[in-house]
Amino acid sequence: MREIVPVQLGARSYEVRIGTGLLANAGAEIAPLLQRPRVAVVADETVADLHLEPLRAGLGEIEMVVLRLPPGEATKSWPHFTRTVEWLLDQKVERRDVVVALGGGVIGDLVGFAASVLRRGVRFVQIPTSLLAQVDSSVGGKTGINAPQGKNLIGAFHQPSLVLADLEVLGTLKPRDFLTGYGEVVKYGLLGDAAFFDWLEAHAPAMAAGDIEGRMHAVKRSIEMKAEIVARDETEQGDRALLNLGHTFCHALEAATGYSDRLLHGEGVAIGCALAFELSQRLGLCAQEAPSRVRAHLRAMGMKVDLGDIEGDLPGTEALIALMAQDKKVEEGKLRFILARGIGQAFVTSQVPHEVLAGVLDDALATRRA
Ligand SMILES: NC(=O)c1ccc[n+]([C@@H]2O[C@H](COP(=O)([O-])OP(=O)(O)OC[C@H]3O[C@@H](n4cnc5c(N)ncnc54)[C@H](O)[C@@H]3O)[C@@H](O)[C@H]2O)c1
Ligand SMILES: O=C(O)C(=O)C[C@@H](O)[C@H](O)[C@H](O)COP(=O)(O)O
Ligand SMILES: [Zn+2]
Repeated sequence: MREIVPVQLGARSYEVRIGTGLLANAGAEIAPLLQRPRVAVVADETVADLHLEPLRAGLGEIEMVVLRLPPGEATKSWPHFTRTVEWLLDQKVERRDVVVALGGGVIGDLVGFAASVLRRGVRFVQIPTSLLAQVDSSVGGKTGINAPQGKNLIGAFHQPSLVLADLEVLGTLKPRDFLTGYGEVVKYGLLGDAAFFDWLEAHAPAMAAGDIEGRMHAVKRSIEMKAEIVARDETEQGDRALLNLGHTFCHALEAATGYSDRLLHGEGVAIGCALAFELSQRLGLCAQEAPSRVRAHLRAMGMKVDLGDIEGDLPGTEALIALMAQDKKVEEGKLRFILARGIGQAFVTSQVPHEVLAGVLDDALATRRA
């Protein structure tokens, strides 16, 4: 089982290979990129314990040196970035070598950023092992780390040379780590493909339960949509911001919860999408049916939907809006949001009156007391 989605970016074009047996065949997949038979692999400890030996076997004659990092969002930070870059230098990774990111979005973002600055830029291969990384973070070249001031505020655009999305590795994900990735899958239907959202309503439960054809369809359709948007607008001068649906809320909530496992990224995306649709409805952009349908589907999948689903304290409305002010979409001090005229009909706007935004957040925070 194999599908290939090309990401068309001129000299920086590459393939996203999706299927089974890709780890076992990693040597043949990666070899054409190599000048010498050696790769530096960075993985988190959980993923390394589960999937490093199969990768080593798959690489065959290609030598592999390995750095293991702690799992979790806190790893996307200066200390682990410094450690990664210095380890790559200690390993004498050369300009024409290839670095491999084996893991979820945390490892992919961190390692991609390290590759972007190492000797002013070396190539890297993404081997995404979480659903989130397969449907989103491994593709498109956004790399980076978090800052206390906000999410992903330090980074670079650096495209991978190849993405190998092996569907079999998803089998070892814990249910919560699978579902967080589903937040990004739903996002694609909501932002631009109503028929895909219909398909998800019907088929996502089976996909979550392990249906491999369903997983192939969800990963492929997500990547097709992302590849098409990224090819049009690689550095987010315009339409790429559509991929940020739900993220202005999500990133503020992730900062508010200290980039901890109180709220995983894809969980924040799901809550953020529900809030973006609520905001759209209150601005008269879409019918009530749209936010109701979004919430019902996320609930049916067992996802977090409300701020009441986040454990522990949260800041109030104005403090959350202040966190949003660090969002990278801000222009001339004004927040920009991705809103929707209906399911699959998202657009970017800065026309969001403060009092309407505050009203949505006040009511969302009230769900924590109900
Ligand atoms: N660059 C982008 O375009 C982009 C897009 C979306 C999200 N992101 C970033 O991605 C990150 C979230 O990614 P994530 O959800 O993959 O988080 P993650 O990398 O922390 O992985 C989630 C958890 O799953 C575990 N895991 C990963 N693969 C596994 C497997 N096959 N079997 C068992 N356990 C496995 C990890 O050890 C970790 O504990 C966030 O930092 C987010 O900002 C980036
Ligand atoms: O690739 C993109 O563009 C995205 O916005 C994808 C998002 O899912 C992802 O979380 C991304 O890292 C957010 O980007 P940011 O520029 O808002 O940090
Ligand atoms: Zn995201």
